Amino acid sequence: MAAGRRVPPHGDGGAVLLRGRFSPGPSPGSAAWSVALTERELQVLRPGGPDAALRLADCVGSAAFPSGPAAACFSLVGYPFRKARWGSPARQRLQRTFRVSQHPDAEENLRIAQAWSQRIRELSLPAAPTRDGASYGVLPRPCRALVLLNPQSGAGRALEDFQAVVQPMLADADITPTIFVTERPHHAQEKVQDEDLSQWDVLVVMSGDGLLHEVLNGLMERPDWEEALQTPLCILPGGSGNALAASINYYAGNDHVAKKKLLTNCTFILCKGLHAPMDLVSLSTASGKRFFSFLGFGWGFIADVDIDSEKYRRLGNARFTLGTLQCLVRLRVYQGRLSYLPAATEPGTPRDAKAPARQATATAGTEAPGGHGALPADTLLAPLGQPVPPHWVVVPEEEFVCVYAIYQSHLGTNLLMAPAARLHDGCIHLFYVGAGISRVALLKIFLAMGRGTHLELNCPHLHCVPVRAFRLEPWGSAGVMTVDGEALACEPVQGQIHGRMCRVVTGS
Ligand SMILES: Nc1ncnc2c1ncn2[C@@H]1O[C@H](COP(=O)(O)OP(=O)(O)OP(=O)(O)O)[C@@H](O)[C@H]1O
Repeated sequence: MAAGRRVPPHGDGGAVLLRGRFSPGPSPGSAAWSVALTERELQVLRPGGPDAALRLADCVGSAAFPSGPAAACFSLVGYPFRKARWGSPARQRLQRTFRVSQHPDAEENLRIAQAWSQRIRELSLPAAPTRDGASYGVLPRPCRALVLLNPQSGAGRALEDFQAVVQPMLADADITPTIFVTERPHHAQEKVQDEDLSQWDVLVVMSGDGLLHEVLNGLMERPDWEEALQTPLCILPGGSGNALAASINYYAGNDHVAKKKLLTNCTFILCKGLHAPMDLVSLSTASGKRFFSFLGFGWGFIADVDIDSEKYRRLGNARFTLGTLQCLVRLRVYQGRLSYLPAATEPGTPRDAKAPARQATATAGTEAPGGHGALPADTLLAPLGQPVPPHWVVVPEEEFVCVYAIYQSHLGTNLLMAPAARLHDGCIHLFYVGAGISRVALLKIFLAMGRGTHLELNCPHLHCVPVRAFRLEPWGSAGVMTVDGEALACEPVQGQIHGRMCRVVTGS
């Protein structure tokens, strides 16, 4: 097993569960090797060669099949990390097949091969973390995936990348994709509004964050939204920002990577199939719109970079570097009032409240798109026409360079904005930068954000507060706001967290 690691003298793979002597490869003739399946590894002792092992945590599939008139085989496929020529290690495919021929009886050999294969599959299942009391699940096998793919996202390579990178890995993991290529904006949203979701075990979005925003809000427009949100969602990075994909890669403990390596890591996470709850934020505007958001809300500098750099989409993630430099040159100040409910001081509600309260009658500013009743009520918010509740904090500054409320760790592939954020931490991480910051100081913040060390700069203009709800009232309507990277007209907005509202495929 060339890409497996050397087994240490006493092994660290746990107790040995199965042992056997099998020849390598599907063809007869080779000498038999001693093979052991432990709780965490498949270990191979090669005659005259070094020992090798494949971690079952890297394994995505295993199969058994007859071979010739009397023998049988079992095989397994893994994607262990290998040193790359440049940068961080990359996951690479490794398939190994073993031939079972010790019995004269073909059926007995097949039975042994099937037993090994089944045990490998069982032991390869991802372990659900128990630390936070959240309900984890694992996708079934075989698994039916509806893949919503935007061919125009990012540099316009999503379909080719899906076929070249994703599809072969899904085949190894017994996941069958059905591809739905979007033809226009809102196509995916319309698709999931009417879809019979019982046909699918997972909804995969191969695009940027914008398409997932559409899918989420399409699901929320269904009368059965609550049940619909139990279908796990999965993001595969095909866009230019790919903030949720970068966050999930980070939560899994992987090195920071981009492009094909990030796509491979995210596809591997899908192949393993662990899914967990994710918080959503309900955003309401003064004009009566309501959105559900998984990533972030922005106003000022970051929102401007996001929207102004749309024209450079073909550059991929580099569009944000160019956009940042352009917006720095014509740095603007935005006036308004920012208020929030700190995460630590909210009375009476647990931080990770699970079931959102229902709201039968929509009130101004919280009405659901399409007018369905019983969407989750925003119990922490006062109507936008009224003052914020007295226990909220009103920020004394009224001039800002930027306000950004983020609920995942990454703002983009290369921007680790909220290193402490997790999928269901029950928190909005509210950042704001007051007016008066110099261009150099702002540039330093963005450079440090690449490593997530911007708060260590102790810049007096940069503030970060964990909150459960916020309100932003701009003094004018000039400029844009963004929700999950998509543009919104500038108007008063407020939002609150709804803990663990949907499910997402994750590595940890
Ligand atoms: N076939 C299509 N042609 C044009 N636009 C599309 C098409 N399909 C979807 N869209 C729209 O494109 C918008 C942007 O897509 P998305 O966010 O997924 O990619 P991106 O902007 O390149 O990535 P990121 O958000 O990571 O920067 C979405 O709001 C979606 O409505």
